[in-house]
Amino acid sequence: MPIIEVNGLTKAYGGRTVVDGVSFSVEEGEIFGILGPNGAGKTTTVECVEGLRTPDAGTVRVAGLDPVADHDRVTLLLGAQLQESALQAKLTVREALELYGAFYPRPADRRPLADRLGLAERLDTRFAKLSGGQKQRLFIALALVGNPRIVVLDELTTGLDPRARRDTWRLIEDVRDSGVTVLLVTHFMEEAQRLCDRVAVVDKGRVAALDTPAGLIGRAAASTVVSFTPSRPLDERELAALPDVNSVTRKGDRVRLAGSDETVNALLSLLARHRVTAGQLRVVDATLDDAFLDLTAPAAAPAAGTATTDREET
Ligand SMILES: Nc1ncnc2c1ncn2[C@@H]1O[C@H](COP(=O)(O)OP(=O)(O)OP(=O)(O)O)[C@@H](O)[C@H]1O
Repeated sequence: MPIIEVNGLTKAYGGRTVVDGVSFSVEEGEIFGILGPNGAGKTTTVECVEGLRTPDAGTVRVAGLDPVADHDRVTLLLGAQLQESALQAKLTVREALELYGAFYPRPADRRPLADRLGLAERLDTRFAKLSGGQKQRLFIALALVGNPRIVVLDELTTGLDPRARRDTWRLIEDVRDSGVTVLLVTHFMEEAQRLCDRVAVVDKGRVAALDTPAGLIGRAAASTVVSFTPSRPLDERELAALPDVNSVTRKGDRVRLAGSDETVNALLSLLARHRVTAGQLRVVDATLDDAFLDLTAPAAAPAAGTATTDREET
């Protein structure tokens, strides 16, 4: 049985529907991502899972329990990440762990928890004096202090520098490896691609797609982008006729094709036949970025091939 089941969840604020029939289920032990642009309804969805908001329609079950009707029991199973404003600036790390641990009948041992999250040297440091990365590590520790089966982490790495973000990702993987299910809200594609076993892409209150990161990438219009500078001009129609080609674009002498691995193989044969050499040949895989743009705003977003331009040219 899935540990979280959401079926047809709907929620409106002041008559405006912001979550519109969202359904997904999370298996025990996975990192499940909810990915979407700002205002997509991600936080509202997880707040319904946490029992902090009452759905207008649909059902939510956490380990078979209703998070609103069985709020106290769900609170013991589910560790939620606090918002920064919830902690007093003068509270030390030790005091915060003791205070929040006291809410649970079987809290984790604070010392090993602090060790595990790299906070052992900071037990007497006040919250306001912690770095951004240390604050986020404390939030993870506080979400884990009740020995939950599930943790909900919402935009955990926003505002962190790349090193602190990567350290936090390793911690989230450790949490999953210890058997805790992670529900992760993010709008960072790289984070979802690196961490999540499965991802629900939410857009305008609906689930636009639900799959593994690799499965989502496979749905992008182009899976591979190749660019090169030919030693002499090529007929664009011939390039466009190659298998799986999604788009052919030129920028000065540079030619770029969005397509698949087969496009690349066929291109190499074509170049050999015409005895044309390919200067600065670059081949890049489509990423979750490309899939995300395709899935969330097909009309407004650039085509998948075009979306890779910056990465490819650098
Ligand atoms: N308490 C509230 N009252 C009225 N509107 C709200 C409330 N909370 C959120 N909203 C609105 O509902 C919509 C969805 O918000 P939500 O926070 O769920 O989205 P999100 O996907 O988490 O966005 P973000 O990535 O920006 O945090 C937004 O337009 C937001 O302004």
